[in-house]
Amino acid sequence: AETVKDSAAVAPVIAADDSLYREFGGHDGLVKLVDDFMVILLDDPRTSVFFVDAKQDHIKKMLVEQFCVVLNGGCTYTGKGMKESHAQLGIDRASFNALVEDLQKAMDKNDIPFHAQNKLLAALAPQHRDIVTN
Ligand code: HEM
Repeated sequence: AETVKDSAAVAPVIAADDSLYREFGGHDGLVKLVDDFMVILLDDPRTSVFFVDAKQDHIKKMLVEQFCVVLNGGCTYTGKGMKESHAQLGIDRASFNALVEDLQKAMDKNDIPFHAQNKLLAALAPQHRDIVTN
């Protein structure tokens, strides 16, 4: 059955083919990236408070799906919309920017080419409208 999601369920697909997805190392690359991302988020005092008691494994799985969709890797996103999943968290712009910085660190650590990093960041940046509520 089809599930109705809010408009920002997932960022738009930004690639015409799976070449960007491959630059991220495909599925295994995204799993590794998101594992490192969560470690960095938990180590960052600006973001750890949000994630320490959250369902980290679930969030990581949803991030892999979402990034895969954005990178045209041929996945389906099965998670909640961005508005719904962040509505109760009271996220401000500084916390949002901190998370983006941490994603950049994780991508650097995984040797993702700079142009590919920028493509993913550009697709995710507009989501602040649904995520920042404070
Ligand atoms: C572009 C930026 C972001 C993206 C793409 C993103 C993506 C996601 C996804 C896919 C989920 C899982 C939804 C589900 O449960 O189905 C999620 C949940 C969550 N996100 Fe984000 N997020 C972003 C920004 C942030 C920021 C800035 C914070 C806090 C600093 C944050 C904290 C959380 C937390 C705590 C959850 C779990 C909520 C719960 O317990 O249900 N997110 N996010």
